[in-house]
Amino acid sequence: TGETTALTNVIALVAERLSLATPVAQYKWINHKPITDAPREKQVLADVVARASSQGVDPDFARLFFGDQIEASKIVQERLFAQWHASGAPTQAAPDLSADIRPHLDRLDATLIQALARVTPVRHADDCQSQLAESLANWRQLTKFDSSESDALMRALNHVCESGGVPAQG
Ligand SMILES: O=C(O)C(=O)C[C@]1(C(=O)O)C=C[C@@H](O)C=C1
Repeated sequence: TGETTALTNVIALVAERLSLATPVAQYKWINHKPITDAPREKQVLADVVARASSQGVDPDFARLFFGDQIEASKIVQERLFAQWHASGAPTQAAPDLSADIRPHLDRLDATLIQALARVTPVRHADDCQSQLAESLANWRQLTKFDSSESDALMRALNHVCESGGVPAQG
């Protein structure tokens, strides 16, 4: 259905955003930066809230959704830091955070707002969570998503449905 297509589009973009947590973590590890950058988080949230209002997306939803994206990114980054502490640092060079990765995140966030506008009807539907689970199952079949990042992905999808996140077994 059109609704599951809209949901699958959000899932794919969320996974793409999450995949950028790896180069972000590499950059921070190599440059001895902390994972959390509170001013940057504020800026990301202010940008998406402003954009949401002009695109017909509920600004409160946008704030919740992108808060989840930031938390999900930190789940991945913290796991990588723990791995690197335990068994050695990555060897490949990271792209530059402010020149490369953040502009990429900004473009993805703009695309995500458009995708959120399209899920607004299904977000309020009684069966939103089961549709989300179905879309996720379909999407997983089409991709080779690293299942070790499942917890981060579930965190990222936590407020897509007004009624809650992906049901267990999703
Ligand atoms: O830009 C960064 O430094 C990131 O780690 C990405 C991100 C985000 O998801 O937008 C996540 C955590 C940081 O606190 C700030 C922003």
